[in-house]
Amino acid sequence: MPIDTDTKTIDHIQSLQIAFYGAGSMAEAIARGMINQKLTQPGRIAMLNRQNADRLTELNSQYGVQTILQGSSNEAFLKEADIVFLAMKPKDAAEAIAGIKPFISEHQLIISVIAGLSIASIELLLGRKLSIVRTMPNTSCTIGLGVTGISYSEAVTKEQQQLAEAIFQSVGITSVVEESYQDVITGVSGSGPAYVYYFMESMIDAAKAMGLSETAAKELVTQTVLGAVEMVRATGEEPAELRRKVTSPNGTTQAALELMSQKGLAETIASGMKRSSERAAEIGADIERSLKK
Ligand SMILES: NC(=O)C1=CN([C@@H]2O[C@H](COP(=O)(O)OP(=O)(O)OC[C@H]3O[C@@H](n4cnc5c(N)ncnc54)[C@H](O)[C@@H]3O)[C@@H](O)[C@H]2O)C=CC1
Ligand SMILES: O=C(O)[C@@H]1CCC=N1
Repeated sequence: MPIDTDTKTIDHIQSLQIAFYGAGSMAEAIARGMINQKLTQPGRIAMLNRQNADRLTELNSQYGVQTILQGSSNEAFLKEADIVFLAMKPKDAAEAIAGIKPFISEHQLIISVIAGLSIASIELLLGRKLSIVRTMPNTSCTIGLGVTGISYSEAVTKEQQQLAEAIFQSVGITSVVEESYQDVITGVSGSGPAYVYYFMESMIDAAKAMGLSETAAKELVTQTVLGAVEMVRATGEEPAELRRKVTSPNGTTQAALELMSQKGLAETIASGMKRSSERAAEIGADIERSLKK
């Protein structure tokens, strides 16, 4: 839920060095959001990738952030950081996090965006209890409309909580939850944007199949989705009520919705969301198992 980010917290963030370990889409979304919202200066951000020098050049020229290609000694840049984002894929996480153990110290705030990976696993990999923030953001952070679930390890201080919440509130809304809910948040808002894009792709394809040009199909569908979402936000009415206002008795919408319902659209959406959440738990459990070997 929104907190009031006071000027003291913002001033504090602006004085901090921020390192992103893993410079992929999620790291870019958060860094770009923070820069756009003027929560930090690009020069305060360093992004490290395992490979792909071109990607780093692009990030440097687009945002002005420092970039580092992983090498034998350059993880030392982590030592300079006050906040370290862990932003690699879950399959790379165990090796990557174990590899940075020598560069991490108690004063640093570790923020993970890795799906499924528990605070306990991160502590195991780093060899001790540290200030760890487990989050589940989404890519809409890029434009300041993200949703981020946040959970804290016991060592995270009140001041560090304010920092973490201010960072993610600069790129959207936040919800602080017990860690056990992070997989649910993954199924709802972490993966959520992709469900909406899939729905839009399906509508665009169907519009084209019915004869509209690609451009017209995309324009009509995008504005329809945008308008519907904005109606929910601007009117404060329930989606079900707004749906009823579109649906004339025995009209076209009723015909469409009856068919969609018969075909199990609601159940399909619910099972997909549940599957995402289960998959997050599986990913976390796989990593935990590999750590016990
Ligand atoms: N993409 C999304 O919508 C969301 C992703 N996440 C989480 O964010 C994390 C990153 O996902 P994406 O940004 O989509 O992936 P991505 O594949 O775009 O980026 C991952 C980056 O990590 C780098 N990397 C891999 N191993 C490394 C290592 N050992 N050292 C340094 N860098 C390394 C890769 O080179 C790559 O640039 C994942 O764990 C995912 O679960 C969380 C919420 C939403
Ligand atoms: O697909 C994934 O695994 C990541 C986590 C949530 C969104 N993308």
